[in-house]
Amino acid sequence: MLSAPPAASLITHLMLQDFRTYADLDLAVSRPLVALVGENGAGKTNVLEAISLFMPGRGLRRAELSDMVRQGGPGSFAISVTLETPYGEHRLGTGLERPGDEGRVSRICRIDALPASSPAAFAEHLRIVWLTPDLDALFRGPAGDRRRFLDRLVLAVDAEHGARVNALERALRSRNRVLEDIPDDRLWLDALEREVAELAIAVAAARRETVERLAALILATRDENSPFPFATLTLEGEIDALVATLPAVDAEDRYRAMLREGRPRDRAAGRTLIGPQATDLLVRHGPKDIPAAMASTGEQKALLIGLVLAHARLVGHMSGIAPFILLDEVAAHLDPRRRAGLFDTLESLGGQVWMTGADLGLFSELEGRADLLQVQPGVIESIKIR
Ligand SMILES: Nc1ncnc2c1ncn2[C@@H]1O[C@H](COP(=O)(O)OP(=O)(O)OP(=O)(O)O)[C@@H](O)[C@H]1O
Repeated sequence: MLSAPPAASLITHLMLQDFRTYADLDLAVSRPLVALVGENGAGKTNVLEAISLFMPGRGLRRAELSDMVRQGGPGSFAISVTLETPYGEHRLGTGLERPGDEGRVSRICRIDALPASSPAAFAEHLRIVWLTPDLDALFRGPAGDRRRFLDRLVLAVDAEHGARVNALERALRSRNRVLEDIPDDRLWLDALEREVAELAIAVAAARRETVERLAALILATRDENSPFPFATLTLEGEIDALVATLPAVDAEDRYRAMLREGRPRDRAAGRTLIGPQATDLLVRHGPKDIPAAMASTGEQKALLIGLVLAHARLVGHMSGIAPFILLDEVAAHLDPRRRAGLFDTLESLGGQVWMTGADLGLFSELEGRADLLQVQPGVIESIKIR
């Protein structure tokens, strides 16, 4: 890990054109804490979603880009941010181009006016982590939700991880199709399984590395008095056991053999039963030493916040860039002591934080410490507290 404090950058300008509720927004901010306040449906989460598109993937709602185009607008959208970094100012842009004659739409990425190949290129300038209300059920919900959460944790430190996960999903789909349609084509299955195994071990190894580093950081920084209890993390799955006990090349061979042996069973199941697609991230409430799912609702929320804050710290250490933190409706669920603890911790992390809440009272103690902004459909203005 790097020992120097991570570099902090600020978004100083956010411009939205025809993005969801915003026809034309030009927002200037200047502080590391930004609080967006407004009624339900005002457009607060839309702002966080726009910023989240500077990460690979579909943003914090996992929506289709075409759904983000403002209804009644021209059929395209553009988001641009001006970033102030210790190394100078940069302008990043992304958006969706209007469909061409053949109806195809394409995502645009630009860095300082030059085209970038994909959103992964933004990782050179910024990292983003987020916490949204739909993660409230993370610990008691299906393992697939935790895997997706885990992959986002990895993606924030390793911008190529998303591409590997997508390639693995495609390869698994091909294998499942061949198993169903032409199960006797051994040569084809051998070739597909070689590809699956290579990608699967890479995905499992990247997850393991991130989880180990995160667990070590949590252990090193844990504070019994923190309002956010520490989590203990383990990966559970056959592929994770392989990666934990064998060198990568041997794990790949072993997994390929498992795939070969498992063909009849996988064919009957209609899917590949062993692999990173079956991993679970087991989380325990550290101080109580119980599974996170058995903690109270409030304890689970505090645990999740602690986990996201630790992850933000890890991203800063590993990338050298303090990440932007997007917190949707987080403050509302905390008692005043935890809320004050959250704001203090956020300030200490060094990255810019964008928060939302329906009630200005949630952020009143941040007067003079944060940019407090009032959101109404399509418009954002500074709030002056008298
Ligand atoms: N493509 C779009 N074009 C125009 N408006 C949209 C589009 N997509 C969503 N909206 C509108 O955006 C609003 C939701 O905005 P957002 O989720 O940001 O609200 P919010 O302020 O976070 O609300 P809450 O406090 O309820 O979470 C809804 O009124 C929805 O109809």
